[in-house]
Amino acid sequence: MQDFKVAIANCLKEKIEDLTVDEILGLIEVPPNKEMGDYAFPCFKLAKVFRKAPNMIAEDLSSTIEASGVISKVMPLGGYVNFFVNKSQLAETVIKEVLTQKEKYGHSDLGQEKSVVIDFSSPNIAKPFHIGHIRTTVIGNSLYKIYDSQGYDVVRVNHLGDYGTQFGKLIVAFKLWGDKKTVEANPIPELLKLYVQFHDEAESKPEMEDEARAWFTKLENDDEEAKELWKWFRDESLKEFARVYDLLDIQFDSYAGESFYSDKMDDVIKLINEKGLLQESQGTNVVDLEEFNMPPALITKTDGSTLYMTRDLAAALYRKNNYDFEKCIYVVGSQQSLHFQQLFKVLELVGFEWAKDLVHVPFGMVALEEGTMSTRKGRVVFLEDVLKQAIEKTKETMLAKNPEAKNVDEIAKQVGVGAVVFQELSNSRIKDYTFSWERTLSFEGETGPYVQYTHARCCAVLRKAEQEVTADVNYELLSNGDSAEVLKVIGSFNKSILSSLRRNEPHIVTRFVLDLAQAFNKFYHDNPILVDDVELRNARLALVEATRQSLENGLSLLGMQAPERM
Ligand SMILES: NC(=[NH2+])NCCC[C@H](N)C(=O)O
Repeated sequence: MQDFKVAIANCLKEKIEDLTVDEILGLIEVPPNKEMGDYAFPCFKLAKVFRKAPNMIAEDLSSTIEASGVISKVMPLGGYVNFFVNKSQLAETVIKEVLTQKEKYGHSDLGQEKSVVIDFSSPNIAKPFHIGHIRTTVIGNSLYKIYDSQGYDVVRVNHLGDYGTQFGKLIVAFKLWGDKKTVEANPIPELLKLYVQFHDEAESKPEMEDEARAWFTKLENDDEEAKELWKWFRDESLKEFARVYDLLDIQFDSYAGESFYSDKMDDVIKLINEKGLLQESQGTNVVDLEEFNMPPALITKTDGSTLYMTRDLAAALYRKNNYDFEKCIYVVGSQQSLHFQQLFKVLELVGFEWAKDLVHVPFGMVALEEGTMSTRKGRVVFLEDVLKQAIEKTKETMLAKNPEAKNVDEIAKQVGVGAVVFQELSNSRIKDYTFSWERTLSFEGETGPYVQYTHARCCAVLRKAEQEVTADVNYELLSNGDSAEVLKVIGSFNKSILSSLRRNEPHIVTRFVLDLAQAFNKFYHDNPILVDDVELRNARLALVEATRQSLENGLSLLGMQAPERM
């Protein structure tokens, strides 16, 4: 409770000219036991200046400092001035704020009139949407909610991998071995099969690679047949992605993927060229970055075809021109760190002052227990399967506990999906981790279901109370240890959101909801709420409602639901 200490130091400063507020702050101590107050100021160092004995100084100071505001009592004690802080005032400030601001509690208008672009999820068309994509998807969505809560105008971009030579390969394979009906019945796995078959065959028939390149060039040149096939692959893949986004309740403002920039790359290439940055090297045009200890950035091949980098250059420029962002965030795995360093450097060299506002938010890899994932070898865990199994398993657990439980499907979805989301957001994002079914679906310990359950517990108490909850209560009754702990956490909500925003680390908000759930459960365990004493009951119910609201708001920032019953 740093603020209390500052308030006390300011009070003392009015009476002691010879010390600065910081010096006073440095002297303030916490007394060894509660009866002696919350803070104590030693007067020994002042004896010389005041030409008085320390206990006399303490008595003089105590008699002139008024107990008001956050200070509830001032008392001299053997050379110290002892202070008691007003916990009921803390309770009143926090609860009134939560109960009036409701779902806006914790929010601010810090980012008003500023825009932020978040590029996240961005899977590749015709490839599995697998467990490796969960991190970017869930972290990106939570960052969106966090920035949005602080008043930023956020543009959520799904930079789909829907362009490039692999589509030439897919067209060749489809024309050779594909069948429309089979693909439609099971799009991504079937397209993947074709892609894998292409690679197997091309090993002995390298001319297939040329053919694929030719088809991609046709696509870049707007050939009807190529475009039609490509569009169909894209539409079918998007249908599959949409199912996952629905389960996660995630939306995007733009699906401008790589193909969107197919006619927008010339401008940026021209700018690079005008700056004299473009060099020819082994069949490609590159920007040399040796000076910055990076390999050259590949801009185009000599046949004119473009690359992932080219499309990212065009995308950055497009976003700056259209959204005038204060920050453009790329939530992409740390394997692509070099790509982003190169991208940002090239834009800086072209002379874009805003290159410094591009931020790569990396995260570690997801490995499988049976080894690394390999799309070609079929070692993939589909994201949709993970979410569905999480829901199924939650449903079983719920029905085992209460066979008559109502609304099971809806709640199992909120809790099952929430469990997966929460686990993704509970560690610092940069750590690699091994995906394990067991851990993801375990509802023990510091998990999403635990927090959601605490929220549902608050709801149950409020339901049972059958009365209106107001902030017009006797706050003296909320000044004991357990309630003060809960209130201290609730009061720190905005600080947690801001620090997760500054570091682009949603796990700080995850920590907040866990701390609050733990503090509340301790309070709940030791303090009966629905007591006969009306005053006490009203005060405790206000605390329950403030907790419930804060948990709901915190979960929402993580992209999770807060069911009322579990
Ligand atoms: N602007 C970007 N490069 N965003 C990230 C794209 C991620 C890419 N499609 C992949 O799956 O690896």
